[in-house]
Amino acid sequence: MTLAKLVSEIKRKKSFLCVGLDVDLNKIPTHLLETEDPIFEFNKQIIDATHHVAVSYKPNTAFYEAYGIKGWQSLDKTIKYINTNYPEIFTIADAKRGDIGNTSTMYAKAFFEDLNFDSVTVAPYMGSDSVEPFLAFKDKFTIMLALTSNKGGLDFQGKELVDGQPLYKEVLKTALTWKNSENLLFVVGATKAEYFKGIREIAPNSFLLVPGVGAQGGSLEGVCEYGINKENIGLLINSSRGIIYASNRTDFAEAAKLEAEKLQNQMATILAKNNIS
Ligand SMILES: O=C(O)c1cc(=O)[nH]c(=O)n1[C@@H]1O[C@H](COP(=O)(O)O)[C@@H](O)[C@H]1O
Repeated sequence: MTLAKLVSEIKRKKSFLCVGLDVDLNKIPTHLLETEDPIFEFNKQIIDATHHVAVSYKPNTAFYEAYGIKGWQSLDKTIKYINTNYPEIFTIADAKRGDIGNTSTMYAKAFFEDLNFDSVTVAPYMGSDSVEPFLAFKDKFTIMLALTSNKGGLDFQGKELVDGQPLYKEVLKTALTWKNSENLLFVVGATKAEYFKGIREIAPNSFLLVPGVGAQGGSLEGVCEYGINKENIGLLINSSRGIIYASNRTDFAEAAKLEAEKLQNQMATILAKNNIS
């Protein structure tokens, strides 16, 4: 996958929606628990019902790792299902990895080569040599945490350095100087809409993965006010629980479809308002 392809899909579908596949067996409809692989069955139906309005899917690996080998197999089946049936979709392994260089290379192999995801989320705390091994993979993307959606996100990320600028701004500026930084995207939470203006001054053209609309209460319009880039759009807005748990009954896929379509409608309006076609 290339970012140019992603941009053309966004324009074709008039959508920059990323559906989060954070599957919790306690929340899915009970009739699925009778099937051989409830997690995969749930994902398959959600994907089939929403792919026409989504450009990306983001399984958070925690929700699969929690179920051991079976969970990992469900993740493997899910990514294969997307890659086989909907190859135009941009896939994100939300794993928040990052370690010393040789270890990061193995994490990158796991997600880019074995599972064949287009991208993986990483934490920047260990610095350049923990992220550059991910960036070295051609046509694969590394999505680094910059300013996260959670309340505690500001505990460290918002701390002012000696020159008075917050840590997350230093993280953005420095990361953009790293080797192969054209393969770098950033996470910025939708609950932090008021920060997008400053972030776009530092990273005007970077793609931003923006979780936090839906269950966490972030505002799509608020994010887009300064977050949208008129050339490449530059945004992937993620909603997980707000879409996949819209209903816990047999109509769950239809309910997810309606929620995803609602967000896509809002996105189409925003694209039109910005004269992006
Ligand atoms: O990296 C992420 O995706 C992420 C970063 C962040 O700052 N906040 C955040 O919520 N996320 C993830 O995005 C998803 C949000 O899920 P919902 O709140 O259910 O829409 C979860 O998988 C989170 O782990």
